[in-house]
Amino acid sequence: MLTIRNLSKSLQSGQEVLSKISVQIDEGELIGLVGGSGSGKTTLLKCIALKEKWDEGQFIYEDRDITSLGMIEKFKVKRDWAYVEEKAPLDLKKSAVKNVLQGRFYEKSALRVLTGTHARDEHVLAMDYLEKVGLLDKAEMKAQDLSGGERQRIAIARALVQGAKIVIADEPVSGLDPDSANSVLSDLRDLCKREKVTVIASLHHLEFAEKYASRIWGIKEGRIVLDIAGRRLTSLERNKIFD
Ligand SMILES: Nc1ncnc2c1ncn2[C@@H]1O[C@H](COP(=O)(O)OP(=O)(O)OP(=O)(O)O)[C@@H](O)[C@H]1O
Repeated sequence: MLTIRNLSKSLQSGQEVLSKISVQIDEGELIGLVGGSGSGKTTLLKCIALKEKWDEGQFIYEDRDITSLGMIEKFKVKRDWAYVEEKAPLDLKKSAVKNVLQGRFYEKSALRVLTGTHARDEHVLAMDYLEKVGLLDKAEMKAQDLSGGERQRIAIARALVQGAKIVIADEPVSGLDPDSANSVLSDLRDLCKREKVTVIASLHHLEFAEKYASRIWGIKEGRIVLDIAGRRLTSLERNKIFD
């Protein structure tokens, strides 16, 4: 569904952060991006999320080169993407369902945006997505009363409710205890399979990628040095990424 060819990016200082990255992203995948600190994970994710400019490279999405699209067309395409940053900001005083509804901002009429009201069907849809991330029973609880893992799920539901087909998540489980991290990733894996959404997530612990990802990308010094189906890596493969 998305092919990236020869993506390169350098900083103003001349330091190359991404170097000739070519990857293929298919429907329903959970891609675990792993690499050492400063290897380029966040920069790559931001470029894929179309949030950061790059110097060279081609993005082919559903047979169209999106780099050559006009502003309006690009805006439409961008709505298929959602970026969930590390510790995604939520309105802590609002309920889980109201936070999810914020993802529907572009879909609502101006009147409803101004009055802050949500149509009944929007509400049902948001509840539907909370159910998909296993939080239906906490829909009316304020975000401030939920755990880190539950808040991360809300951020994911908010991305999905926009109708995103590709969710790009930077360290979605960093700072979570192992149980919460396992349960967020296990839900994400099921979601990818069931809903055919693609998730690209950077993961600090290789073990999480090995356990949950359907594909693992290893990045080192701005280059993809490993791109394989998710499984336990051999020590040779690990060394390629971390040595
Ligand atoms: N805006 C910037 N200004 C200066 N250097 C930058 C900038 N953005 C990225 N870098 C540098 O680019 C390299 C890659 O950074 P990036 O944040 O993508 O790495 P990362 O793999 O996500 O690291 P970490 O796991 O530590 O968060 C690093 O050397 C970083 O210092």
